[in-house]
Amino acid sequence: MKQESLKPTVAYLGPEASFTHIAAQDFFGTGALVPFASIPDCIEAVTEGRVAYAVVPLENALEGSVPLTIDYLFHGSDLFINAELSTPIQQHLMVHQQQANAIESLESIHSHPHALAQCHKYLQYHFRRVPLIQTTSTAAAAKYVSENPNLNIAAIGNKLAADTYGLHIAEESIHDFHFNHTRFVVLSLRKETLTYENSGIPKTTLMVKLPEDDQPGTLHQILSVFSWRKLNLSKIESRPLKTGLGNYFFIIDVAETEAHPMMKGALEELDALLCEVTSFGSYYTYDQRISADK
Ligand SMILES: O=C(O)C(=O)Cc1ccccc1
Repeated sequence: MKQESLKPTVAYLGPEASFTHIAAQDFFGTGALVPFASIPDCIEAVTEGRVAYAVVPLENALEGSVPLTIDYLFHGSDLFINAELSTPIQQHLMVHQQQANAIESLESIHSHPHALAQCHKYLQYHFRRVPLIQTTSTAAAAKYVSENPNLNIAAIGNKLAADTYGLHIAEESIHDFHFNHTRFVVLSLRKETLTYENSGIPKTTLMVKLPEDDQPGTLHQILSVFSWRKLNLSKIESRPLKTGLGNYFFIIDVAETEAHPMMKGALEELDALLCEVTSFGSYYTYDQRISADK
């Protein structure tokens, strides 16, 4: 555990044995981890001060951003990112022990939308006509399968979920691409940078809204604010502002801390360009090496 002495209360997207649970447990240890049924519930719990931190998935290497997290974090939350956890993901097909010999006649396959998407080719090839049912998490799907022994249904999730809910793994490693990592973020009401051994390169996440009077070259100007200062961008993503078709904001990750003089200069210049900039804080990426039995 990396923050063991603190024993903070930490909300995570549950139930028990979700990927978020594994990531949160690896980082915080077996402190006071509290499962919540959805990403908005986790974000609400930390915003209202019922827990010190929340851990939620932000982005997957295969599927891109998790829309619910983006929506609740970037549209009007008061939260900061304190750390990022990068976790390898392996997906397995699991069924109730009673249905272990009836896999050919599955009636539905349940999982989180990202997990279903990560296994799309496998599912298309092996279970083309089987309905795919979205759940709030992979662990919620596994739990549902365990509670319905008479239904010939499957869940997609991790090994810990199969163990926790007593399911039979019918097929291992069904994700379509080998490099399947997810970024989870640790959120709190405090602008705080959680550090740990080998913290690595810091990162700052900015939300940038362009000036309202649309001018040619604005995005180019914004990027040059970072480029001439040699501030490396590790991500830029445009997301709908939700104010009308064609209106976007940008999520920009910069490989530097907010306190760095060059970053201060960059933020001032963005201000002068009439951009609205919100910083979600500076943090480090914790690379998790979850063992294969999870
Ligand atoms: O559903 C889960 O178990 C989660 O924690 C969210 C998720 C879903 C798919 C890949 C990584 C994380």
